[in-house]
Amino acid sequence: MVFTGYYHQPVESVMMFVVRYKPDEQPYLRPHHDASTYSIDIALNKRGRDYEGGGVRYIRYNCTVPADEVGYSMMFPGRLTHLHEGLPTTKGTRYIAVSFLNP
Ligand SMILES: O=C(O)CCC(=O)C(=O)O
Ligand SMILES: [Fe+2]
Repeated sequence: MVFTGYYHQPVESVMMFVVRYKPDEQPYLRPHHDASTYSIDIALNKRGRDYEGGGVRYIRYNCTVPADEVGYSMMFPGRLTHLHEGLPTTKGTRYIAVSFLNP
């Protein structure tokens, strides 16, 4: 049987949170899947001004998305296909807002 996904009416956002990356605290997130059908990550600050490094890498596709301007966002399938990691923030503090959606 093909996995048909999870359905909630109305759409459920199970988790909304902010991730703070700092070189000497939590510099990165190791490879993982999210507990979501779709995830939305929104950049809250700017590379070059507020931090260096960062970005998310989709491991299976060897694709890195910098999302390094305020408001730049990514929407991607959280389960199954898009194993991903948060690349190390090497200087300053990087903030992103994350939402896990289960439509
Ligand atoms: O650093 C990123 O942009 C990825 C964040 C992430 O994967 C998560 O919070 O689940
Ligand atoms: Fe994630």
